[in-house]
Amino acid sequence: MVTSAELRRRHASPWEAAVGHRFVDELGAGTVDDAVLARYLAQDALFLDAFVALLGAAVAASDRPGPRMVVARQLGLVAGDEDDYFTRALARLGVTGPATPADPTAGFLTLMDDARRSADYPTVMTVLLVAEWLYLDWAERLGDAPSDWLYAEWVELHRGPAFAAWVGFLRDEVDRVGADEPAFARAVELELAFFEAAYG
Ligand SMILES: Cc1ncc(C[n+]2csc(CCO)c2C)c(N)n1
Repeated sequence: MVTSAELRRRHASPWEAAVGHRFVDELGAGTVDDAVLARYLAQDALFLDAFVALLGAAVAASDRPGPRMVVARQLGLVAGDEDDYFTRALARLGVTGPATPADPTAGFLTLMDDARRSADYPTVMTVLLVAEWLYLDWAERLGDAPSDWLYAEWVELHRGPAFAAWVGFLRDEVDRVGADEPAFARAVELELAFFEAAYG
């Protein structure tokens, strides 16, 4: 059975291109153009909705009570803190109303909706793993976050002991139940395209 570590090695090229993307460097420096950040967050708000639904699918599909409870707790966190950040950030950047999905967003929505409808726990967990682990990876590579809350909160949401433990749990689960490699590869490719699309 292929492990999470092996999957990351096999897909290292798009993975590294995503975590080393210009958008990440500019997040760390606090210098993302407002229009770029607004475009990114407006797309990410669409992403987040499908992601919450996918967490719900993981809750439903889990083969064990312990892991089901871990995912359910994370679902509550995402619906609380992260949703609040979006509301404030989009308001500050003057984004009103939902965006039209750009191509990478539409691709992600399809990948997540397909995984959710499959109700296949390994597939659902593989997609969640990429979305969370790749974000932990870029955030941990940055130094001190900028002082502006718009940047600081977004960076700190994606690192720290609690988020690292959540990613560790996802890795352990995927290593236990087996990964869906095509889903892993597609998700990494879409993460890279998602950053790229923010530049219009
Ligand atoms: C395109 C895209 N991919 C991954 C994430 C990361 N992410 C999605 S929901 C969530 C909350 C923690 O469980 C985190 C960290 C993102 N925001 N946007």
